[in-house]
Amino acid sequence: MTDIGEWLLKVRGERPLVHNITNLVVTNVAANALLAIGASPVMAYAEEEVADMARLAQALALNMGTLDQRVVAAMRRAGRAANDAGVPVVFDPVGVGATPYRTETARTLCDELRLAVLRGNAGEIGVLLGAGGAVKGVDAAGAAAGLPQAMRAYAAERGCVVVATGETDYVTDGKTVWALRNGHPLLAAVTGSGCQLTAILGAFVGVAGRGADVAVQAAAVIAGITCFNVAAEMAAARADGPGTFQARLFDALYHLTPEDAVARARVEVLDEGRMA
Ligand SMILES: Nc1ncnc2c1ncn2[C@@H]1O[C@H](COP(=O)(O)OP(=O)(O)OP(=O)(O)O)[C@@H](O)[C@H]1O
Ligand SMILES: Cc1ncsc1CCO
Ligand SMILES: [Mg+2]
Repeated sequence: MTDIGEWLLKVRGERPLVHNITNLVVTNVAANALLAIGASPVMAYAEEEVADMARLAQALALNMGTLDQRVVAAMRRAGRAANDAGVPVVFDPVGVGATPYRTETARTLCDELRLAVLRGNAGEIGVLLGAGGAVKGVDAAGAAAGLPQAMRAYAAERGCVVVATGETDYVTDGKTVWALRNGHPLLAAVTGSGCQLTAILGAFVGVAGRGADVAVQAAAVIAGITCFNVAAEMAAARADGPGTFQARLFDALYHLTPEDAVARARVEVLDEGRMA
């Protein structure tokens, strides 16, 4: 068994507490996805408690899907507390580029906080990094040609892992770029599959521990994406459409074995010549 299976066992063994400040659409599915894979979710938004909760957690997952002033203030406060305590912060800049408010908020949070992982769809990451790309509401509407290079430069500058998802997922730690080819088109037919993935990445970087090296966090992220997308493949094989797919996805996350994850993993290093 390689690394990927060991990360899954570590999540199941430690049951990491993941503090989520997420959006109104996905709150329930994100919590259920975390439970199904073996982690422990908590959703906490009050300014009075977010700092305490973030310090207690093994990871903080921030998602600006239905942002407003209070949510942004809570994300900032929780993020600072997590940074001070060395708790890894995962950020999902949902819909960045759709409106000036989203773009400004995402850029500000990225500048103010030390992120362990930045994860969005390819359109969002392209816009946020100024590499091009487009969004339509919260969906990707086009990826930039040079996205992997832009991601690698940003990751190197900030010392974080950057992930752009889609049919192929790109992951970089600022040195290497990986292309991950698991998943299923039904993931784009249910709301919040990316948000569920972001929450799950909280669990995987959470078990990498406080102050883990960015290369170790990248390994955790690759494992988290692969487990989620392999579960999606197994769920899709038994689903009639989006409704049963979401239910089957919880089942598949719950039953996923390290052996299945490793056997079905499609992870490759993207070499310079193929990064166009
Ligand atoms: N066409 C596809 N084929 C296979 N997997 C896909 C496809 N599209 C998306 N995925 C997978 O779906 C998940 C979500 O990725 P996506 O890029 O759709 O995120 P997102 O736009 O942020 O989602 P959402 O806004 O619904 O939360 C990832 O695990 C990704 O690998
Ligand atoms: C549909 C939608 N709108 C804001 S957040 C969200 C969930 C998917 O990102
Ligand atoms: Mg998204």
